[in-house]
Amino acid sequence: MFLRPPLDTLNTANSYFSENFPSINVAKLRSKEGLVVRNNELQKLANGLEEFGMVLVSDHGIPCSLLSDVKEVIKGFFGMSFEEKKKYVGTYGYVDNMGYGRNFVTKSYDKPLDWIDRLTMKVSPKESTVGLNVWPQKPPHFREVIENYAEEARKLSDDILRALAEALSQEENAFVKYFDTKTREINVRINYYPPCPKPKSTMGLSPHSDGSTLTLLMQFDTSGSLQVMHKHKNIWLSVPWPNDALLVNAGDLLEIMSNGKVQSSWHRAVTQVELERFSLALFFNPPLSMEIEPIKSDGSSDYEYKNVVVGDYLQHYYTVSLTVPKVAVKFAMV
Ligand SMILES: O=C(O)CCC(=O)C(=O)O
Ligand SMILES: [Fe+2]
Repeated sequence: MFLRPPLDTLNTANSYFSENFPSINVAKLRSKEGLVVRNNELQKLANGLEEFGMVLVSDHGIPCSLLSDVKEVIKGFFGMSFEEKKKYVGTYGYVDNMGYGRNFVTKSYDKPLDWIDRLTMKVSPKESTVGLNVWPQKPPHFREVIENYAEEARKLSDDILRALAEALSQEENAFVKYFDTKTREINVRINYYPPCPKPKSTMGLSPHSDGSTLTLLMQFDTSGSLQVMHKHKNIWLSVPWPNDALLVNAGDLLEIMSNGKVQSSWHRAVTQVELERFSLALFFNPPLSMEIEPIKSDGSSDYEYKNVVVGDYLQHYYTVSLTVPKVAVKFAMV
């Protein structure tokens, strides 16, 4: 059920890219002093997202104590028995891809399953009728801790979108203007990859691009599982991700908003023998009813995109097969 043809191996150029993988220092990006230093970070952000569709983020200002609390409640949840997990996750009607343990299973009868256990919930909007009631009631502070983290992460994500707009010579609010405080969409997904006896024959998370604008990822326990397809070289690279850094990932909606200046990453997670790994993904999106418009910029881009309504795009994203690289975003191309 989990077996698939042997995985394509990583390219040997990996060590070169490891050393050159983009990483930005958020404190420097936020600082109003030291113009040269700040411009350098802006450039690294734009170039990193352009080449890899992701950048590592250090000095992000989210307190270590909060990150520790996040890890603790996640471990508390996944440490429970299967029956307890099912019991303590709230009920949900038919909400695709929300709740505990769901992973597009209904759409993948003919596809091998991923070696993963997942829990997905909605953080915003608070008025939403779907996804809010799936928050587990145990461990006791689970929701409070993850929501606190999401709030800090939201500020970080907004600052990164402002910085990116600036780096692309746009008005600072070119991207954040779509993110209304009350109606914006924030979803959180926690991925647990158990140790796997046959890592070469399975996949932790199948290749995909995120349907989001930005995804902010944290990981813990092990690194070395996330891989990204290099845009120009067409090879899989291991993301050299230190455990104390966060990772910003560009989703399809950012590709559309930026008119292809930034392209969403095509990424996957592999499994490891004897090692378990957790990741937490926060997906940031404008309200579903919002129409987004690609920026106009001078300088050439090989692609051109049209206006799309966020909800229409996501509906499309969830219906297309994600087995063909970057097929979903063609929906928004001219
Ligand atoms: O586990 C990871 O590092 C990646 C998770 C991911 O890509 C996702 O949840 O969309
Ligand atoms: Fe992803």
